[in-house]
Amino acid sequence: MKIRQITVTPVAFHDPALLNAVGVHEPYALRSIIQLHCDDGVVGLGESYGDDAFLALLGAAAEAITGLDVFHLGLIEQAVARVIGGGAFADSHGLTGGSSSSKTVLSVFSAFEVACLDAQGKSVGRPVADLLGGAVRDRVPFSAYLFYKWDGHPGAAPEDGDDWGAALDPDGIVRQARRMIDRYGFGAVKLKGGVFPPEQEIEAVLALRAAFPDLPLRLDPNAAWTVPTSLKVAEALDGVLEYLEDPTAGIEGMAEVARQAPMPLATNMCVVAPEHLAPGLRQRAIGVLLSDHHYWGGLRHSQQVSALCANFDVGLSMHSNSHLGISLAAMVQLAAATQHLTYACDTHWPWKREDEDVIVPGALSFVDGAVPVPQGPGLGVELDEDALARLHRLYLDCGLRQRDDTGYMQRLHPGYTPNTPGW
Ligand SMILES: O=C([O-])C(=O)C[C@H](O)[C@@H](O)C(=O)[O-]
Ligand SMILES: [Mg+2]
Repeated sequence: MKIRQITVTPVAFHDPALLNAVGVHEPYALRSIIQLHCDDGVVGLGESYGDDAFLALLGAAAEAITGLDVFHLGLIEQAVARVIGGGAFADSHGLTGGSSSSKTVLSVFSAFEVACLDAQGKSVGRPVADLLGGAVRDRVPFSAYLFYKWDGHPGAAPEDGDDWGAALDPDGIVRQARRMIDRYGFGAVKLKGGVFPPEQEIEAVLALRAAFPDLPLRLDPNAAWTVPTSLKVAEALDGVLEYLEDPTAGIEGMAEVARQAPMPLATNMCVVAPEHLAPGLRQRAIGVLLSDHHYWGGLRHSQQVSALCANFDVGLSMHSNSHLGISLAAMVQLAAATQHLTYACDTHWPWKREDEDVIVPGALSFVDGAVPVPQGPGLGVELDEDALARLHRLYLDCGLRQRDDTGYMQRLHPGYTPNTPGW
């Protein structure tokens, strides 16, 4: 079952003014949609980053793997490594840690691995979870992903806005949480921090605790704090957080915090590539790994990382970036087939317009905070060609070619500097 042709289509979709430690989300998020055409007519789907430097790497890799068999994932990975190896794709925001050549190869390979698995599943008539050992759960729990946010993007037309309103203080955050939980039924809550001084973010978490006494809570300042500040926050939120995510930068700093913090530390910043696993585990820097198949090398490598975490008594959850339905389907298939998944996964899904996606609606839904695992073949989702064309048009028209939260914030507020580390 040979790969006859690969199409990589950049797309854009509306993104609210969500604040983080390095700036603010731009009005559009960028993604790439992969269509992998096989010689028997099956088309496998993948989704990944849409920054122009990444699109160039996807293009080079697509050429290198055309003609290979979709079942030969090892050979496909080797071909990607040959053509990409040595270079590091640097995303400008740094919110998923540093870049390395191994992380770059695994990120590029991931986009095609998912598309190959989708094609394999479609060709044998089985869901991707079955190709990964079979589902061990039929629904995948996610957490409410709260952001401090502005009411809207300055100067945006009303039709480009969102109806979430501003959230810039504890009341706004609790309001946002209530609405998100009412709509999706989430049973865990994450607040993206690193935006305001830690005392204000502690206050917001305590307000969430008062409003939702039974829900597990997390705070993620994306390494905006020094080690002493991290320890102060950890102490203030003792008994309140199920985990504290990336309070400070680097394996050494995280290990220092982890030695004294009363709750486990989680990361999607200091252990983000294979070469970080040994030092991260040896130094006991983390209690929870937030894996992400988009940069851990796809679904199979992510399962291997999960098994490693299980052996080292490290919990596992899933990290997300702004994404569309193909990525959500891949996350769900992977999570369904991952035995060691110890926390509800992250997703940016609620921040996307419900009617803005590249997949045919209906295959993915949230029921009581979890996504029932689609039962159809492959990823269980179908591409909507008209919607793909629409979001590609939006990409062409929006003018953005690389995610740049800091640059956008600086254009709006000259003199702004990222909060990493801020406090
Ligand atoms: O958990 C995280 O660190 C993230 O999800 C990184 C993201 O890029 C998030 O900070 C965002 O969307 O602004
Ligand atoms: Mg994080």
